[in-house]
Amino acid sequence: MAAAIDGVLPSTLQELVKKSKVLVVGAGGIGCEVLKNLVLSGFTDIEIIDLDTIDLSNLNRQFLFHREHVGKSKARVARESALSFNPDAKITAYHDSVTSTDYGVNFYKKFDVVLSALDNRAARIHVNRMCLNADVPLIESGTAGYSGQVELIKRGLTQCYECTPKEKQRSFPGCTIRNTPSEPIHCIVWAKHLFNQLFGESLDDEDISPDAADPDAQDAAVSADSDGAGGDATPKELDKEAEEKPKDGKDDVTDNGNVVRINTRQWAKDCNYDAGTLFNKFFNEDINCLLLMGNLWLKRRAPVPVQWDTLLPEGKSDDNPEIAKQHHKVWSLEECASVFASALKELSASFLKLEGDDTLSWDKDDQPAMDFVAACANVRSYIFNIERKSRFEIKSMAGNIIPAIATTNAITAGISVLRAFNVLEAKWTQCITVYARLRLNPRNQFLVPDASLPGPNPDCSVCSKDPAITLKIDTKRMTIRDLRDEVLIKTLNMVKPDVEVPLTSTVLLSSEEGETDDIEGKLLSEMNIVDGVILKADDFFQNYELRIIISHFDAEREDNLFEVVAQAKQLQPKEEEQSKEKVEEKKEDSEKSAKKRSANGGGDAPDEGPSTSKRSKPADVDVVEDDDDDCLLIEEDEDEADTVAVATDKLSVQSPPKVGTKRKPSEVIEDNDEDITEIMDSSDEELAGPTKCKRTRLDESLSQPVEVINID
Ligand SMILES: Nc1ncnc2c1ncn2[C@@H]1O[C@H](COP(=O)(O)OP(=O)(O)OP(=O)(O)O)[C@@H](O)[C@H]1O
Ligand SMILES: [Zn+2]
Repeated sequence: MAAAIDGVLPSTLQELVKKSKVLVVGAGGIGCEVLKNLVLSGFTDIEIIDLDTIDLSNLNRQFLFHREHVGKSKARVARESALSFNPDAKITAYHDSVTSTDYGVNFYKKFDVVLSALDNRAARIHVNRMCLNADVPLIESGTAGYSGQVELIKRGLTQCYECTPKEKQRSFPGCTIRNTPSEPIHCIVWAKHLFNQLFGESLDDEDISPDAADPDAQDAAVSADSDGAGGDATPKELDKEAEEKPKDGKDDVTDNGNVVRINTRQWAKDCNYDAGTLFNKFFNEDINCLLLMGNLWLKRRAPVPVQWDTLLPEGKSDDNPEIAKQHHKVWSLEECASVFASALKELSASFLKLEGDDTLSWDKDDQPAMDFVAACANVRSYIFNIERKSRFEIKSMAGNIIPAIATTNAITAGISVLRAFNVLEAKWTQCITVYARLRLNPRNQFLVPDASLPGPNPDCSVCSKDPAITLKIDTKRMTIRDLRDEVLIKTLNMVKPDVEVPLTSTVLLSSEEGETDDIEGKLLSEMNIVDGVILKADDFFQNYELRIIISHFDAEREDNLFEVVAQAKQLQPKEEEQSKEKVEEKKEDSEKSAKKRSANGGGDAPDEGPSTSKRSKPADVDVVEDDDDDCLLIEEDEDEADTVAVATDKLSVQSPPKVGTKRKPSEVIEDNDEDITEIMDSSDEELAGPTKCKRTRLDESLSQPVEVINID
């Protein structure tokens, strides 16, 4: 209660602190620190919301949590721990997603300030919109390794979270994943897709079988026909090959040309998940099928199929879970086969226990799920002569882990609470964005403030007077349902959109259940939604109205079926708007430091820290975006040892709303009941509690996990 002691804070501020009501969103790395700081500063009326439970891996930096809390609600435990600093404080904890419709504008209006400590874009966008609506100042924070950022968002005064466009994420062509992988990450993505095909929510663009329609493969067929070279197959032959493999599963082509894979999962089930049969299918037969596409291998090294029996001949144990515990070892091919078998056994057993259409959800902390992906990725890497990785490395790539640094979280949370003081005192000009950096800049600053408060973007598709976007879309292949699910919900982060054509007063989508069911399967073009049509989308819950200008295009096979185009002015990178002061500062910076790119959306400007708002993309670096932690990940030059280099497989164009996967029923927490039951004890975080916890939690989740990985 240090700051609550008279004289520590100016008395007027102390009074304001005592009287104010604050909301903390997220009780993770930053959120725990924020809550602790708030209580120790004398705040006594606090609400905190987090949808997740405590994982063993959180304990090294989320100091309100201890070992005995693993599996319990983060919000609830954070509340209890913070109360020990000041038992008189009133802290309300919600174990729930902040995007739940239980937290409407009136919920936000209660607060003097909201402090957001989230880790994904979808939730940040939502909180941004709600705070704008409720006209409550929002202090938005984020960290990525050693970099941190705190910014104020206030309606009419500052930029909002969506004032600047988010750049697209790196994506890999589908045929690279399916036919011609050349990097470990390609094999890891393929292995995650395989997991989903067998046990998870399988998406159309997550096919793992050879892609006979690969343009390179088509060329192969042509050249084989013309020069008579052996070893190549025509597309017909490939089709026949596929037909002869009933176990491969059939692809159904839907009206809109999408391919829906329906049978791989059933086939695996029919085979009783026999490890040898599945292994040979994915790592032998499918590879032989790829080899038939001769031209693919003219300039590439051809893959080498592997055979189960040669790795694990009969009688040799195919179930050796000990190997899976060796996280830092690069497993041999035999060991991969063994891990594959034991993971398959566990996953299939869990899967078979599910009811109805329920599926498993891939989670890096779910031991068999992670083992499965690590083993499959490595077998595939072996086949394609790609460097194999340890389970530990694969986890980092597959789970998009940016090393979380406790100190950065603490510094960032400290700045957040200082900003809350500024907000309470209405000292707006002091609320400039601050970046925490790993190194001192030429001005010897470790915490680098922005030059000024950037005002709202008059063309922002959220906070401007008349928000509008142009939607490039293949109206002949996208249905009304796709418009709702893929565009409005997944990409534009609406919660319950209604859409109408103002000119004709046609209601295309209604958030009222059942009202537009009869037309949702129709193509946009069938409903006369063609080039030039303007739609009005409205999210009543977010109080968000958006004009959507339709711009039709005929999507090619490898194209996305739609693209949200921001207004021209919005696309201006932040550096171009920077103040003279910043530009001069950049000049001062030597060539050496110019190479050091922070994880900031400010791009290659080394004096800027990480961005949670992704202002712009550095032009000359390989930027990978992580939509979970919502930070730009920059693959640095190797000699830049002091900066964070992270590899990731987050390939999606659309941010997957993580929110759905871990949702819990809304609940104001006052008592102590446990929500996660099965926790095993182990000294190894990856072998114990989290696995069981996550599985339990995910199985119980109310909505489908959503992970949109765009690989085409
Ligand atoms: N929609 C949401 N509603 C409520 N809380 C959310 C929502 N989305 C994310 N969060 C929470 O925000 C917090 C972010 O904290 P942090 O970045 O430290 O993540 P973490 O999950 O604790 O750590 P890690 O991802 O490294 O395992 C998490 O506790 C997460 O559960
Ligand atoms: Zn805005």
